[in-house]
Amino acid sequence: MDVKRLDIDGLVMVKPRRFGDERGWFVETWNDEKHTAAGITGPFVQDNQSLSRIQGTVRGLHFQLAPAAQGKLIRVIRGRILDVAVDLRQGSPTYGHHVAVELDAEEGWQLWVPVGFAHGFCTLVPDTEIAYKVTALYSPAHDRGLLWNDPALGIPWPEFAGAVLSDKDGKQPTLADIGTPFPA
Ligand SMILES: Cc1cn([C@H]2C[C@H](O)[C@@H](COP(=O)(O)OP(=O)(O)O[C@H]3O[C@H](C)C(=O)[C@H](O)[C@H]3O)O2)c(=O)[nH]c1=O
Repeated sequence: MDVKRLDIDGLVMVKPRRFGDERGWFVETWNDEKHTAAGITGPFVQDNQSLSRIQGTVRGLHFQLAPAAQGKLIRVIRGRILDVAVDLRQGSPTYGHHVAVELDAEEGWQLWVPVGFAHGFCTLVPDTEIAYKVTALYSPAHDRGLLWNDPALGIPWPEFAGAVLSDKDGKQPTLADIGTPFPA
């Protein structure tokens, strides 16, 4: 398994080995021993999948507050995304900083986003599907967001980002509004 530690502490990309043959390929998308060794801490209690039909669909930036805060392991099963995580941890030297990485179905890289981050993505091609594991169940009462295009975040979205956006995501609060939802 290839592992890449990103510039913000706790964020990790992993690429499980693909076994190709004349039929196609096989990959272990989750292996408790290998993923844990890479610093990905479950246990995972829910699997999610979403399809976004239009290039430039933005979903996010979302997080859940404690005690329903979620770690997320994201992978693309069709298409390509710019995947973004914003550090919201109180006292973190990288508070308000982000990583933005491209994930696609062909390459097979996965992004681990631990508790303490807002997460979202923009689809880079039509009909993009993602699958992701989370470490806490969905809790609408704890569901919160951060405005995807808050200038204070400086996220390098593609020019077509926001072609499709939920009403909820179009009116999320800014970083200045939300402060530090994850106390040290
Ligand atoms: C997240 C979630 C949603 N839902 C229901 C609630 C709504 O009726 C519907 C769509 O929810 P939402 O618009 O929040 O879906 P996304 O915009 O894809 O949200 C996700 O987008 C970004 C990328 C994230 O990181 C989060 O995992 C998640 O918030 O699914 C559920 O029933 N369970 C769930 O876990």
